[in-house]
Amino acid sequence: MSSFESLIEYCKDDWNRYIQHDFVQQLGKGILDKSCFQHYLKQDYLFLIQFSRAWGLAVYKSHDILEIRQALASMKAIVEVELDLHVQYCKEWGISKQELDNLPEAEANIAYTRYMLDAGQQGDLLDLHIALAPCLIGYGVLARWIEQQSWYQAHNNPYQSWIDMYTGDEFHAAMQAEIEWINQRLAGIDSQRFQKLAEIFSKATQLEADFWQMGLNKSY
Ligand SMILES: Cc1ncc(C[n+]2csc(CCO)c2C)c(N)n1
Repeated sequence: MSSFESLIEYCKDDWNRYIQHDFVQQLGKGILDKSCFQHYLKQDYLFLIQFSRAWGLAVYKSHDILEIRQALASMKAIVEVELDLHVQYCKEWGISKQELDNLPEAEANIAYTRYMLDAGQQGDLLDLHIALAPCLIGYGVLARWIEQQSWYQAHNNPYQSWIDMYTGDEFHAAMQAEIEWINQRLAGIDSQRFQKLAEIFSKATQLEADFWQMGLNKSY
């Protein structure tokens, strides 16, 4: 029977390259160059805007009012809460709203977000959720992975509040709900359908790793 775990298993190496990326390790060690983190934060503002469009697409791709309400709630959370929090957090890192509003979108950002939207547009609601899964679930996995490492710098780590956000119970409850949503729909699929979904999942996972690399390279 297919499950979220079998998607990870399908692309184990890509998954580990994403979860254990140099950016993630340097962040956990507290040694990540501040300018790399700032570049990442700035691009992440643009990422979140595209991500809210993906939930809009999920509303459109829904089959019933329950699915519409779930997608709408996720979209509202980003548009009405998370983007404001992100702007606030950027301010703490010396990045103004003005700067955020005038940013060019980095190529790795365009590649990833437009890939997600296209996977959802070509496919159905499940294809879309699978394209979003490395984002929705991966951050919780990698934050807890950081905490388990011997090199983890828990004291005076400038990135501690970022790590805390993704190790917290609230985030993990939402992540668990997403895993269950996916598992319910993967349970009955045939191998051909699994293959297609696994390819979407692998690609989105690779694009997440590229997003970290963009942060390290400070590239556009
Ligand atoms: C490149 C990139 N990938 C994943 C996330 C994490 N993330 C973005 S939206 C969301 C769901 C909550 O609205 C989560 C977990 C990020 N910030 N940036």
